[in-house]
Amino acid sequence: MVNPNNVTERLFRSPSKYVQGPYAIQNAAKYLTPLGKAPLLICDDVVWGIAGKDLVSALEKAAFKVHRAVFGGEATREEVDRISTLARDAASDFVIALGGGKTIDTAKTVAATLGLQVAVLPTTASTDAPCSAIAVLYRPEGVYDCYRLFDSNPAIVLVDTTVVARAPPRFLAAGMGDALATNVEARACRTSTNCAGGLQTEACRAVCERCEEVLFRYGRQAYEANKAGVVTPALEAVVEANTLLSGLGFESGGVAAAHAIHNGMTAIEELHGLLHGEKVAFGTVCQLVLDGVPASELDGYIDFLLSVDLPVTFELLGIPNVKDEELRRVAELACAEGETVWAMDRVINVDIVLGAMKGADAAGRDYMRRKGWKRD
Ligand SMILES: NC(=O)c1ccc[n+]([C@@H]2O[C@H](COP(=O)([O-])OP(=O)(O)OC[C@H]3O[C@@H](n4cnc5c(N)ncnc54)[C@H](O)[C@@H]3O)[C@@H](O)[C@H]2O)c1
Ligand SMILES: [Zn+2]
Repeated sequence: MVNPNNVTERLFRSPSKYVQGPYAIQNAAKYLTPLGKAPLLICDDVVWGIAGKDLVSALEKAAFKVHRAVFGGEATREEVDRISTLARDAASDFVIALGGGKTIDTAKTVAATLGLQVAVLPTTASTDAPCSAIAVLYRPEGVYDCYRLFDSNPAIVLVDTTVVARAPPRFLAAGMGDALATNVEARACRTSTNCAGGLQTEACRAVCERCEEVLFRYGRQAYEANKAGVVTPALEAVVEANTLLSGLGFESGGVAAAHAIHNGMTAIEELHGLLHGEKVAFGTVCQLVLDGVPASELDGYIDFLLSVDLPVTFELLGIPNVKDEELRRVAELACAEGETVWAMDRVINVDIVLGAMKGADAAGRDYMRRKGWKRD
């Protein structure tokens, strides 16, 4: 529904503090001190080796007593229950998320379950999950389950760009896919309520536009810096776009068809290996087709996505022979009751969404043919 309750208030929300810079983890104690002294640190084994040990030693030097919970890999209700019990047993006084979007969403839900504050320390710029008061939960088999909306945003988001610059570039690209959706979806939500249940502010519109501008201006350059494992001004700008600008922008701007189609795509098993932002990238092209943007504008988005190796066709998604029945299933899920596709201020039904997906693939193939793009 576009605005079922006739909401008239503008609403903008954000974390209390955002910190970003090279080696920021080394200064974490300074920023986390107001939250407590006995945090539960949630991170998986990969991230533990990359940043967990350094974070714990920085915190222990400042007399924090850190208890670690090993994240199992999927943000599920079961994982939230399991880790909440660990936090209770350890008498943790706040929660730290260290890792990607799934760790972050699990930590936010654990913190909300226990009534604790959460500090989010993303180790990739792969999504805009860090800043929002939202978690996306999945079923153990990886299919989308539900959104959870919380009363508070994370107390602090702290991004160590040295860690992000050394992460696989695919993650930064995926984050750009997620961030590119922000302005496109916010534009479609001008008359609908945002994720916080209010109307868009001017501040939010400015943030969304700036997010897109930074991506077009520095995206490719940042991707190359990430391949070289170095922090540059372009990389800093894109990390901020993916994390802060996109996070503020989607939450207070609203999400629409791109994310609804992403959610539907989680039902295709062959797509389980793709990152959130990679599926959202394709969902964004679908939404632009639904929006009916002029060909020159569509070309600009497709060109950008291809420049950072994001998928714009079924073939690039890894499903060259996808069947109509499977696409219809995606469209049906995207059009489920309560889905964000209903934020679109236009006629929507399963056939229209199915058509937009096939139209996006056709536009992507056409662009690649015209420009002589070849897959590496
Ligand atoms: N809550 C929100 O507002 C919101 C917004 C966008 C996306 N999301 C959610 O985020 C999730 C996707 O997050 P994701 O794409 O980060 O995937 P992910 O959380 O599954 O992380 C992917 C992998 O990255 C690894 N990793 C993390 N940091 C690394 C590093 N520095 N170097 C090497 N490997 C590293 C992790 O070990 C993990 O295996 C989805 O569940 C999506 O729904 C939530
Ligand atoms: Zn997203």
